[in-house]
Amino acid sequence: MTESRPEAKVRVSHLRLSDFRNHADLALDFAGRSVVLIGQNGVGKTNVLEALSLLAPGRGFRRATLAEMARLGGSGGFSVLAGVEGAFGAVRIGTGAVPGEPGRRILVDGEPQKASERLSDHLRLIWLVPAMDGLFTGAAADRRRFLDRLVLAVDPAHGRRVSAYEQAVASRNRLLEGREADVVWLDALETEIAATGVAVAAARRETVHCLARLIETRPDGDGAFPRAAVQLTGEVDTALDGAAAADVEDWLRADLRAGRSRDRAAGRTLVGPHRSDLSVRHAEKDMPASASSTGEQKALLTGLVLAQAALVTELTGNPPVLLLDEVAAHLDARRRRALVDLIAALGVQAFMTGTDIAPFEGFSNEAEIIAIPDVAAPDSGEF
Ligand SMILES: Nc1ncnc2c1ncn2[C@@H]1O[C@H](COP(=O)(O)OP(=O)(O)OP(=O)(O)O)[C@@H](O)[C@H]1O
Repeated sequence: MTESRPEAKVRVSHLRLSDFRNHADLALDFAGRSVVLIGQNGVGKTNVLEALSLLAPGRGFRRATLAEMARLGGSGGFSVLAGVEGAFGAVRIGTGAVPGEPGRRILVDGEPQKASERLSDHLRLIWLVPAMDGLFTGAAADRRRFLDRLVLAVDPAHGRRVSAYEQAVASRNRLLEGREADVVWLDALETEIAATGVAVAAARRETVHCLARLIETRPDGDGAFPRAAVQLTGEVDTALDGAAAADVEDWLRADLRAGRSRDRAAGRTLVGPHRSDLSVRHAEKDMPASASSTGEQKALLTGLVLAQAALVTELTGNPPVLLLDEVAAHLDARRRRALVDLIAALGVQAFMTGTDIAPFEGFSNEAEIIAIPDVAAPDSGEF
């Protein structure tokens, strides 16, 4: 008989959803191991994972508005409360929306918090959801977001860095739309763009370096998940390879100033880390990830997400919690086994979903199976 795996060092022990999506009131207790949520299509399994994803800075993995997440026919608000056990003991963290209030509320042990960054003091999240299946073939913006989420899990200040940068770029774009832009204001914005832009690029670069090194040295589930070779591409990223950050900042500021009429004609800023991309290659086959088969892409992506989890543990000293929506559906039996083994070896708690228990049979030591009831269905025999 296999022994039970030790509990993850950081884990969600309880979750309560009120008026969140289709869940009017759902309370779940977790024993400490990984969790598989089972239920028919549409019962709200992904909604539970989405609720968990709001326990990190940002808008959750669906990037939905607060109004979209509030239960139709409910009060117009919602709440998500979780018990988390971690390095500093047990804490209750939560978030929610109140009708008429802009933005979401953040609570830590009942105390309102000014910044969602405070959630990261207790919980770091990494997720893999079906919407990411086209990550390698899709838009560069999605790969940047994928990378920024990892940087954020390692360094919670990254969120502020990225939004300061994006706001400055948006302000410059608006200013350039006018025929006679205020030059003093443009100078100030370009200084801000250069400073925050190089900070964003440097943080991404550092994380990608660490990730690439970790992928080269870690076990990969006996080859179940092909190794990915990751690299940042973009003018600012290349510049940082050969020069000090201060010099790249000077260069970027000068380029922005010289490129005003170019950018005015284009209607947007054409240089900066918002133009970078994360190049991912299938290392063993030495070909772009985008040229791999659908199954290979899923395996590469899964391996990349597991490497991200290992990196967060290595760099922060605490394992993240993984949210893996419908992950088993795309993996063959060997890869499913390797996935569960790697999750256990990493010492992370993972939340997975499935419509059917079959892919998870044999994992009872590693994962707790929880059925999500179909709240819309009438009780049997009550007709
Ligand atoms: N704001 C909302 N209010 C009420 N119900 C909602 C809201 N948003 C989504 N839903 C409902 O949530 C359900 C979808 O939930 P979810 O995506 O979690 O399903 P699932 O269990 O993961 O299903 P599948 O196995 O098909 O992926 C749908 O029935 C949808 O109508």
